[in-house]
Amino acid sequence: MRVIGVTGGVGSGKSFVLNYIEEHFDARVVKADDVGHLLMMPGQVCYEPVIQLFGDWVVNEDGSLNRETIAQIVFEKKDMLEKLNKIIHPAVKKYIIREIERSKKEETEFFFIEAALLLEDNYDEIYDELWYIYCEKEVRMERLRRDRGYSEEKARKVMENQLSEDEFEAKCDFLLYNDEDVAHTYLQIERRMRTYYESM
Ligand SMILES: CC(C)(COP(=O)(O)OP(=O)(O)OC[C@H]1O[C@@H](n2cnc3c(N)ncnc32)[C@H](O)[C@@H]1O)[C@@H](O)C(=O)NCCC(=O)NCCS
Ligand SMILES: Nc1ncnc2c1ncn2[C@@H]1O[C@H](COP(=O)(O)OP(=O)(O)OP(=O)(O)O)[C@@H](O)[C@H]1O
Repeated sequence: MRVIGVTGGVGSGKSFVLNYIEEHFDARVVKADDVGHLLMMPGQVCYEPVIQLFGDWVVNEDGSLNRETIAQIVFEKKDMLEKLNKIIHPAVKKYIIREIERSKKEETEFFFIEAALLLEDNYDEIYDELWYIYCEKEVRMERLRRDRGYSEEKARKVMENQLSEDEFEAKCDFLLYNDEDVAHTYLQIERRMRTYYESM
């Protein structure tokens, strides 16, 4: 099984690329953001530690954590983001390693891990190669506004806490340009995937 990391800044199109891959190839896709959300749910391993970090006021009436409130705090205060990362990241990595083992047993051909923070968290121990989804900042801002209702300020705050384009590019094995139309993106995916099948 080939394990591929997919990274890139907020709104660069990682999920968009992986949705296509999931539909068209024998691939298991795990998104670190989704795993993080799952592990913060009531009864899950990160739930209580997060409440201890921020206090009861980040708990919604139904017992879930208010991620919007948490986002407002951590993307303003770096030390709080670091503390939150220390709770979430090891648990997410452990979960992903378990999922990789499971997919190996099921003889899945490809395992994709999506995260904005693969480089910071030493995921290179886990993946065989890294894709970087590139999309220029202005296009990302516009897509995030259009599709997620992010204000320019919110998008900028998240970007400030992520690696620069140069840092991403320096570490990746494959760079996919996602700032044009969808056909252009799909073509690059198809071409890359074909190289794997040809070398099998
Ligand atoms: C701050 C939280 C609660 C906000 O949740 P929310 O659902 O509003 O946003 P979401 O998770 O979809 O993230 C929004 C964007 O911020 C990026 N982002 C999330 N966490 C971080 C971080 N620690 N550093 C930099 N960028 C981040 C995401 O990749 C995404 O592009 C959540 O992102 C979180 O718990 N983050 C800290 C843990 C973490 O790093 N999770 C991501 C993978 S392990
Ligand atoms: N080539 C494209 N053309 C048009 N819209 C696109 C394209 N690629 C992505 N989008 C849209 O841009 C938005 C951001 O993309 P996506 O959610 O895939 O980014 P992401 O990198 O996964 O973000 P995050 O870091 O927050 O997880 C989505 O609404 C998506 O549908």
